[in-house]
Amino acid sequence: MARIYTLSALTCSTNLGFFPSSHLHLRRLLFPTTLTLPHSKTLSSSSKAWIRGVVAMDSSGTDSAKGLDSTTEEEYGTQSKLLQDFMTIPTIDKAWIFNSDSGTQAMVAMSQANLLANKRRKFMLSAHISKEESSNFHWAPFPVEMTGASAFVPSPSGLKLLVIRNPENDDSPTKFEIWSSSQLVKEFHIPLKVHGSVYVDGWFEGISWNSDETRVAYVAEEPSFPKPTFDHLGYYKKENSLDKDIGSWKGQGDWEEEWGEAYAGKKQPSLFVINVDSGEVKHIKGVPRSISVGQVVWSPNSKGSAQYLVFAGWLGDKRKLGLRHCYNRPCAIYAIRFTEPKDDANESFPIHNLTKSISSGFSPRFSKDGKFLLFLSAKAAVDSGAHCSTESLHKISWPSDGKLPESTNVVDVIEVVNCPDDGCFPGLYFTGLLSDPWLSDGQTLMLSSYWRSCRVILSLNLISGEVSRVSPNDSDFSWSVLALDGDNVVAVSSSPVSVPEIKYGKKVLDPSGKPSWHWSSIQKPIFKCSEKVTSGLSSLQFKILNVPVSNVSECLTEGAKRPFEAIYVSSTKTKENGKRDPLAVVLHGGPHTVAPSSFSKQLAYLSSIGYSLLIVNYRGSLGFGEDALQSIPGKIGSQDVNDVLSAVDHAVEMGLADPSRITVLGGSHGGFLTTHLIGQAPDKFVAAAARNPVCNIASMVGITDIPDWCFFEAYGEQTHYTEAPSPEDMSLFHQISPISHISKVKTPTLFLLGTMDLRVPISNGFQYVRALKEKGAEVKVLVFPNDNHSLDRPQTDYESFLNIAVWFNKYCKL
Ligand SMILES: CC(=O)N[C@@H](C)C(=O)N[C@@H](C)C(=O)N[C@@H](C)C(=O)O
Repeated sequence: MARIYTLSALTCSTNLGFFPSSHLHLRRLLFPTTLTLPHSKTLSSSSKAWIRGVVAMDSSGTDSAKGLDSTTEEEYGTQSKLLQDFMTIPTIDKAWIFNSDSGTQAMVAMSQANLLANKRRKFMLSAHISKEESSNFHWAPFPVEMTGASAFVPSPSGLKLLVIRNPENDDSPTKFEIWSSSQLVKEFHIPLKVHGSVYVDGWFEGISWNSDETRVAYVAEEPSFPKPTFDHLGYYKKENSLDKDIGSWKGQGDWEEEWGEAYAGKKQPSLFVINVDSGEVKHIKGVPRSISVGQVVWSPNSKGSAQYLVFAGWLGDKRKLGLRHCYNRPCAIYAIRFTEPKDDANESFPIHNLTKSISSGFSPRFSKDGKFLLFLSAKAAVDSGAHCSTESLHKISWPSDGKLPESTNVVDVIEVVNCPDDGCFPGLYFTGLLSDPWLSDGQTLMLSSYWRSCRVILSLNLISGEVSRVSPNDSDFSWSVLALDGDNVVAVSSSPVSVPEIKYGKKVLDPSGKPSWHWSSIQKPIFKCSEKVTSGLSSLQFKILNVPVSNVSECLTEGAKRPFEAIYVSSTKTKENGKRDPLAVVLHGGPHTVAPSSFSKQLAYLSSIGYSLLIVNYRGSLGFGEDALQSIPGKIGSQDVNDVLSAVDHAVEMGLADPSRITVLGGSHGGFLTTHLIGQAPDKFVAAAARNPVCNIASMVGITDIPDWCFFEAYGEQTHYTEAPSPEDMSLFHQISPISHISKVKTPTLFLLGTMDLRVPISNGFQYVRALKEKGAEVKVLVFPNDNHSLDRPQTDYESFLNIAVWFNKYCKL
């Protein structure tokens, strides 16, 4: 019913955002005359209503609807309905466990795309966990919608809940609400002159209750410098002198550096503490403006010793190079003393850099006994220049008297792994640490990390440094820890063909006292997918392929000679005459990220409509050891391209793909590979789709937020980086870019470009598109005016994958 309501809403208005009237190109695309689908499907009445709704919206003379045969119309309707079903599958974001005398409660934060509003709908589900059978979750009958809330942070005792609501526009205050178990207790509005939005995600996120639950430390945007005010008579320096009656106006003032892609408007993350009783906000003085602050926690509060706020800090005094996906930015763990305002109203304390001896420190966590401060480091990334690489884990002793020494001794707990032995721990990657990650022994912590193509849960002993796999060893699914229930683990697990599911891991000891975790599904699935999604997914399977490296050269490091992986997703149904489904090769970006074996609704949709997938984790991906990762800088456009071609050939040789129906899809560096592949292997791919692709590094270098990436990946080391590239640099950048192979391209290619992209600015894709058009190649372009690099806003995501499916179908002659 809800969906029928949505569709009739579309029929009534052309201005609801789902298919804005300016997107006539999409409506044209909705009805391609050549479209057929792999599996014939019956059209539901709601799909028919949907089509009527879209056709009725076309006020331009219905050119797109004319000439549309009814079969295509029906097939298209079925497809878009199925995509909508996939796109609205919820994701499990966070969970908390609360223990009290009356039992154990779980709260699970989830979100779901709201296509009409073009936002994510957030909601909370709660459950009682049965003491008798801990995997037995008794869920509340309905979730509670939390839209508008930017962050929820329960206090350590579970007696208070802080809800933060960031302003929707620039003029409104940030709202802090303190809830008890039954009601709103306090509400504070923090005006813009105190601070702007609170950082609730990304590098700078950090909201932390103190131990007696009277204060919360957090990171928020410091008010920007006042803008000059002008009127027809002259220039007013005075703040707040804007007076509309006499026709005055605000100037732009001096430009200030921002933190790049996904951090538009983010200039000065600063440290604040709010008193949750009075609402008084203290801006922590003493942190120089050259340091951008994030991830704050309180030091242990032992009687008589000084209390500190401990945080990660990034230097942003010169150029603020982009931070998203960039672990290579030097950062350190700092401490600053905190005192009650009544004691030292205006006192400003010095800050202490606790990690001077190492180039990177972030995610600070105190051990349960308060004796150690643990932190993650991306020193391998900072020292090499790779934007992401193998992480390491370190600790320093925390003084019981609160007197911080001049210099600290940083002790390695988990080092970078260069060349993991078969089946052995490959190092830490993109480590997810809970705010309280400790088991009851106080020395074992639980974390999530990549292990080849899987995300896994690991336990790590702080004293012995021993690392063990907690999620099942024999599972190719991806697992992440959500919360701890004492020594038991609440986790989420999924695969390319199974939607995320909550799992409960119970700790058991073997006769020698060695722990392991017995996993069970919670009794009832947390959400129910539509029948079409369920039946589509049930006819799919996946496996992880080992792909041998072709042309192993002696100058490669040991780890770079080892096989890499590709995730292969296919139908379980065998076809007549041994026919194969068309194959979509999927390429992640970075290049130092990874495509894990977890559920992706976009990819699951493509496999459900009849595509096998080959998701290639070429060398350079996270999760395979530092040797393999570092083998690609200096060889982008060749080694990575060859790895993808090896994976495709391997799949064809294994009889997994029909070589005459292969398509390729990728974003960012994955788009770099996509456009390289159609130039370097012009006969291999029948269609391609590139999302914000890097097409010409020579034109990207001057305008991207990460010019250092261009130098590092081109030269293979970071000393070449300059803001003033030489003609030799530009020549190399051009030579290693897809644009240098443009004359050979004949694959029809779809481009999806975001106007607000600061990482790979839209001009990069456009230049390549125009060059393709100039030589008469078949090209289609969709531009999303309000999207940045990730193209992930709900309508953009939907429109992108609808078009990708239609584009691929057209050339795969399904
Ligand atoms: C370091 C970096 O950002 N490199 C880019 C060229 C790149 O490939 N980035 C991807 C990791 C990326 O940003 N992908 C998009 C789709 C995303 O939002 O993750």
